[in-house]
Amino acid sequence: MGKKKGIAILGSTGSIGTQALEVIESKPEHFGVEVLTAQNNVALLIEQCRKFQPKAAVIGNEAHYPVLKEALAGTAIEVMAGSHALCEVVQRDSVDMVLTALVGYSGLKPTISAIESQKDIALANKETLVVAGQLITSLAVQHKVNILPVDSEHSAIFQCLVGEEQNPIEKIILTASGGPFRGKSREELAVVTRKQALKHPNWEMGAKITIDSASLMNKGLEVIEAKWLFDLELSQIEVIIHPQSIVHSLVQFEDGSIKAQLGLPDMKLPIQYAMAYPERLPTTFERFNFVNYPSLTFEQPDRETFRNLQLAFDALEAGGNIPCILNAANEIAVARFLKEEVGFLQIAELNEACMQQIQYIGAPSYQDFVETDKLTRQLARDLF
Ligand SMILES: NC(=O)C1=CN([C@@H]2O[C@H](COP(=O)(O)OP(=O)(O)OC[C@H]3O[C@@H](n4cnc5c(N)ncnc54)[C@H](OP(=O)(O)O)[C@@H]3O)[C@@H](O)[C@H]2O)C=CC1
Ligand SMILES: CC(=O)[C@@H](O)[C@H](O)COP(=O)(O)O
Ligand SMILES: [Mn+2]
Repeated sequence: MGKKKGIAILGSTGSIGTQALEVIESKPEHFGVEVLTAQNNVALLIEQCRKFQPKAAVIGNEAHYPVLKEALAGTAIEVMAGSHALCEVVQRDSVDMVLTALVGYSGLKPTISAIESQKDIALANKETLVVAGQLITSLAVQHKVNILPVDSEHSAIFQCLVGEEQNPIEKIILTASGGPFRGKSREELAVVTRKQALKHPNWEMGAKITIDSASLMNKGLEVIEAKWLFDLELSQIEVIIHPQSIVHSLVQFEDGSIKAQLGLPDMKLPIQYAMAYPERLPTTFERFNFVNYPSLTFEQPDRETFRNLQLAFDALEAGGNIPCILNAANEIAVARFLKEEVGFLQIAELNEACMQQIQYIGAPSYQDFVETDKLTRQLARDLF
């Protein structure tokens, strides 16, 4: 075993962040907590800081700074606030790896900052690669940084590829649970509620990704994420519905052989794998037993009814700033659905309208992404 790895967790109060802390707590000889960050949940951040004693804590929403500062007074923890502080903390010498467990576009800037200071990335925040996959992957090459996937499907593919460095991929097959509305018609989807959409059949996750799973946007985002992580053409990416979420994804090689990674749905495994790579550390996670799953089933996704999946393939094909537009529109559409301002079907309608109306940029710079994100959000707030 080498030196203990210093981890910065961006978004430590969320679903991925809290599970990452469970992993770290179970492996104190392997991992140390260097930085914790949250946006609004200052109470949980304080609790986590008292327990894990990081070197620094950041609260994104500056209004909560006084509470955090006072609660941690007398400790050695440096307390900071604001989104700019995220970019600063990831650059510290004691940080070896940054786990991007924050949600949405907010992950882009701190991820760039971490890569520029040569920190390995354990990437949960798929939106960063959706928005700016080309920019992020080229920066990672330039700075010799590893991007280790945390997303369960991409972790599965990554695990299937270990030892296959010489062998080209013919295609990958991303599995999708189908979400709570699998098999429903457009008429049925028109009347589904927020509460129904927030009930994922297999995974407990944050609200945004749970709605994305219900609309198949999550799988669309994962198609784009896979393109950049594994350097694939669009034609090499397939999606299949697998309602049990046991086969986490598959890779087909040029001899026709298919490798898959299987396991019970538990994000702690991919989180730990990304943090410990290339080691597989022993765990006591519940083991998968085939006898309990006599039927693992697969079906074609319905891209007409679940239009977001088709929109993601279209965005990837169009390239440029279109995936950035899709991401921004979807973040606003999901937030508006959660506030019950728009219905479930309007999510994809809003996304498509933004893709059609925001100006296309073929080779966007970082500043173009910032501008595209801003303009799209304004439009998506005003439509419908
Ligand atoms: N949950 C899962 O199982 C999986 C998640 N992912 C991806 O991981 C990422 C995190 O998902 P999940 O953990 O479910 O999300 P959650 O909503 O549970 O957690 C999000 C975290 O990010 C923080 N946060 C929210 N908004 C901002 C912001 N504007 N700036 C900085 N920090 C912010 C939150 O702080 P606060 O709590 O204070 O609001 C919280 O700590 C997403 O990109 C998701 O797609 C990928 C695969 C599986
Ligand atoms: C756990 C994880 O990686 C999620 O992205 C999950 O895959 C969502 O499930 P869906 O397959 O329903 O999108
Ligand atoms: Mn996933």
